[in-house]
Amino acid sequence: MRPDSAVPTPVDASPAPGAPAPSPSRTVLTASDISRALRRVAHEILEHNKGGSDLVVLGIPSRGVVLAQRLAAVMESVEGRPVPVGALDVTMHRDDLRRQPTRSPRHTDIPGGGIDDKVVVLVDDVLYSGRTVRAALDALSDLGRPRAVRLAVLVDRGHRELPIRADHVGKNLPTSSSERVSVRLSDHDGVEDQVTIAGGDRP
Ligand SMILES: O=P(O)(O)OC[C@H]1O[C@H](OP(=O)(O)OP(=O)(O)O)[C@H](O)[C@@H]1O
Ligand SMILES: O=c1cc[nH]c(=O)[nH]1
Repeated sequence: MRPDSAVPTPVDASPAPGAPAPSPSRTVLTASDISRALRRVAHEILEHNKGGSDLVVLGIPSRGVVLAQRLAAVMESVEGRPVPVGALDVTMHRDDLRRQPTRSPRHTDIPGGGIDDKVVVLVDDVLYSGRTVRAALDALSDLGRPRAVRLAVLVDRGHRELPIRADHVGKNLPTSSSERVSVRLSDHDGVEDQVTIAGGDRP
């Protein structure tokens, strides 16, 4: 199904007696849409960087890491050599730690060559307020000094609260701030890849 022809799908769980009915969720990207978007983004990154040399692809946990690995795999197939890929935990650099003190730190895994003088591509599933990416930039600066930092996201849903933008976007998705975008990836969630939107005023 094309993302632009999103069809409403009912949420499967029935509400508890007396509870408000759950909002319907709509599928906006299917597995094949996601696969095509990631291939395009991988090609864009290689084109922009004039190849894979000096690239380090770092995913923001949790689903950003899965997406980073998929992007690096496509780049490797195009370039014929591995592109270093890893993970960057941003938890301790978040600006909402006092509001949500229960967040547990995730895994940081920087490839052997480090990030100094490299072009680091940060990868996340959703870009919304921009606060996670701001925290990622802070986390990166503890680890070294890249030559440049780029941002690739599967979905940009707008509503930025900081002056941050993505260099590579799988899908720009206009949303209302009361909606929630959910990304599900087979190798993380055990269900078919999909992006859905729930909530808001839309049917
Ligand atoms: O631009 P922002 O407003 O920061 O929102 C985007 C972030 O929100 C989600 O992470 P979340 O904190 O929900 O955790 P998750 O990765 O475990 O789903 C998503 O994975 C992004 O990392
Ligand atoms: O809708 C949203 C907002 C932030 N993070 C998400 O994963 N989805």
